[in-house]
Amino acid sequence: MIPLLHDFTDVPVLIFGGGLVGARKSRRFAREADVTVVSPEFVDEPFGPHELDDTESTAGSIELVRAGPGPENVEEWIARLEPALVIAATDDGAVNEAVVESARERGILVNRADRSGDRDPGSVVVPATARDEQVVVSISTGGTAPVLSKYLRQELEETLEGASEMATVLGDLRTELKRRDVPPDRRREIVTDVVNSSATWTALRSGASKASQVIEDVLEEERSRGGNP
Ligand SMILES: C[C@@]1(CC(=O)O)c2cc3[nH]c(cc4nc(cc5[nH]c(cc(n2)[C@H]1CCC(=O)O)[C@@](C)(CC(=O)O)[C@@H]5CCC(=O)O)C(CC(=O)O)=C4CCC(=O)O)c(CCC(=O)O)c3CC(=O)O
Ligand SMILES: NC(=O)C1=CN([C@@H]2O[C@H](COP(=O)(O)OP(=O)(O)OC[C@H]3O[C@@H](n4cnc5c(N)ncnc54)[C@H](O)[C@@H]3O)[C@@H](O)[C@H]2O)C=CC1
Repeated sequence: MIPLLHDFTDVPVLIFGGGLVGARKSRRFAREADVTVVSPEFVDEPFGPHELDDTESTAGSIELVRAGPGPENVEEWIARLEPALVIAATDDGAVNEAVVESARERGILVNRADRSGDRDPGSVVVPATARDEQVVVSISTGGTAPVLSKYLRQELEETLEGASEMATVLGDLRTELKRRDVPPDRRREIVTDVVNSSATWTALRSGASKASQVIEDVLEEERSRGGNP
């Protein structure tokens, strides 16, 4: 399987199943998408953004629809909502199977939560995601051990701290160096030194330096060693 990043802004996503898994995936996709969850019952777990996890902010929406379609009725829901992605997260294998078949016939992305192996070609897996704003790492174990994906996600969240600020520094610095016609090889050396500098990471993580300050310092150093900036 090959990871891709997909922009779900304002895109409909349909989830069958209002258990813990349906709730988790609805929070995940409501970050961007307009999520509809169809289920005869919903667990108490919050379906909105998790109050303890501010990385799961909701720009999209979640609508809960109380219904329990049988395998033969699943297709009507998919046809009516025309989602970009369907998630089969019920505890009924026949319903999940019908969701997969119907989505496949219509060429819609489909994620089946109750299977790790035996996937249909074209199906998608939801990876664990560690994120610091625009910087994203996704983790999958090929379905063998989701709990390991979760563990690694938690480990990586520490590593990623400050990565968004560092990305801003490096992106803006590259723009400034280009504007000053610094040759590509030298540009690469400069940004490589910055990203490898533990002092810069520490300064950004602690808030001791702002991105603009770091950029100014680098340009100043380059000026003093006789470069163009
Ligand atoms: C194939 C996949 C399909 C898919 O959903 O896309 C799938 C399938 C299954 N998961 C099961 C169980 C658990 N899943 C989790 C957690 C997560 N599962 C997620 C993804 C995936 N799970 C996909 C593969 C990802 C990969 O390749 O690694 C994560 C990463 C993303 C998310 O779902 O949001 C999220 C962590 C998010 C985070 O915290 O970052 C926990 C841990 C917990 O709950 O604390 C448990 C209990 C421990 C255990 O049982 O191992 C079962 C058995 C059910 C049963 O036996 O009843 C199946 C079905 C089967 O294996 O047959
Ligand atoms: N992918 C993952 O991360 C995980 C997957 N699973 C698997 O995913 C499935 C769901 O897990 P949980 O949410 O923990 O189970 P759960 O039993 O808490 O929830 C199942 C939900 O499906 C609903 N449902 C039943 N029939 C339905 C129908 N015809 N249409 C719509 N909704 C219907 C139920 O009302 C319930 O809300 C399980 O079968 C389990 O094997 C379980 C844990 C993690």
